[in-house]
Amino acid sequence: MSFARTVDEHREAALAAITPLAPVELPVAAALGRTTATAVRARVDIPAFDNSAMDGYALRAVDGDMPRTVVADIAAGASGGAVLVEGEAARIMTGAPLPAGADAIVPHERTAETFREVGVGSTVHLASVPEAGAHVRRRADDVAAGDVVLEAGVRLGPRQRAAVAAAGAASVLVRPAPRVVVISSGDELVAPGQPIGPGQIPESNGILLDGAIREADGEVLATEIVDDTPAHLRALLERIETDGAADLVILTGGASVGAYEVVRDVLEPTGVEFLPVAMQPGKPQGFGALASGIPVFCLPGNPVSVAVSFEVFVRPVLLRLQGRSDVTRPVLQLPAAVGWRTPPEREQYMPVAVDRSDPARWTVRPATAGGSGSHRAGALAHAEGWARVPAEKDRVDPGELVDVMLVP
Ligand SMILES: Nc1nc2c(c(=O)[nH]1)N[C@H]1C(S)=C(S)[C@@H](COP(=O)(O)OP(=O)(O)OC[C@H]3O[C@@H](n4cnc5c(N)ncnc54)[C@H](O)[C@@H]3O)O[C@H]1N2
Ligand code: MOO
Repeated sequence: MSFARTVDEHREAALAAITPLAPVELPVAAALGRTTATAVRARVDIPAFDNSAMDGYALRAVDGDMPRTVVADIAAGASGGAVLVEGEAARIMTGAPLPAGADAIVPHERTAETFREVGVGSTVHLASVPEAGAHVRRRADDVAAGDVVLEAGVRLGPRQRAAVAAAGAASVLVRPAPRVVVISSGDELVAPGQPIGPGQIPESNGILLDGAIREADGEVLATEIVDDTPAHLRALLERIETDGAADLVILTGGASVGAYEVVRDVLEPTGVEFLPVAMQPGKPQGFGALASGIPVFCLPGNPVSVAVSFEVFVRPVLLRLQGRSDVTRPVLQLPAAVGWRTPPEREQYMPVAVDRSDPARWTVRPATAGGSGSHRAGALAHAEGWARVPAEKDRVDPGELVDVMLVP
């Protein structure tokens, strides 16, 4: 058997055809999951001013352990104004601005007095000699105004979006969520939950892709089911093109070499390329564009093939549309708990479950006894990742390190 491309070659060919979506300015509150289109620079310093890291007393370290007279009371949000001289202190709360003259904070636990009872005019006795700079958070010691807080091409997850907000941004230039139409083809398909007749099966590829697209920060415009009548698929594709809203179309099924291959029959004559990729599962692949230029993936119909194809081809393209710098999953090497056979000449993607009982030595094993059989839609429930075994190998031995991509 000869294969037209390796997995890496097919992914690179698809990525080469993709241009990131035009950026839009979004309020920070609306930017969760979006990708930065340019580097985000801080508008303010973090911290914005010298302030206290503790509830306690601001004072001059140089005055040693002499008792201090409290001359001010400074809460977080106060605008300051006090100026300390020898023998003076200010009662101060965490995050409140350091008064002029002070260079150290003594937490109130290190004093003799009850904190809540101390006021302006009280005397405070220290348990130790304060150290200059102790418990003081200096202006801009984290980020200075003008610094890059987030590079271009990075996803605004919870922490990244919070850092951007903390740095004073009101809005951020991001790439929008790619809008995707999913089409499952096959006379045998019945919408999930509907009654199933002889020869029919519940449609699950559309549901799988719907979840996977959302996880990749895409937006699902529609999930359609189409039968094996070419005119029906043509009409659906024309509607999608006329509508013009989609950034990507993903079809499943009808991509191989059978007698009724509706997707291939309709799209190959229009220039979409269909070829065997050296992988198992997922061998028959199609990629190209509709007449209006919308990129289109034609994935094989088998459910495990769809899951793998999404992972190695479609997800990188969705991330590239968003301008993400990192478009492939990290690969880690984990020992195989058991051995298994792999097909000749094809890179194998084995759905694996992870044994985490020893936190210092996670191991992987095939998610089911059925291995990487591409029809095993039920096995997907137990897959926590994909073990990638090179085409040259014909088996994995117990204890051998294998490349693993963990998936959420
Ligand atoms: N003579 C050959 N036959 C096949 C070859 C080959 O090289 N020579 N390749 C095999 C491989 S590998 C794959 S993968 C499949 C791919 O075939 P298609 O892309 O044409 O997919 P279908 O035939 O339409 O469906 C395959 C299988 O998956 C089920 N299916 C399809 N869509 C869904 C869905 N939305 N939800 C759930 N299940 C779905 C369908 O019922 C079939 O069982 O071709 C091999 N054959
Ligand atoms: O490539 Mo097919 O996906 O092995 O079943």
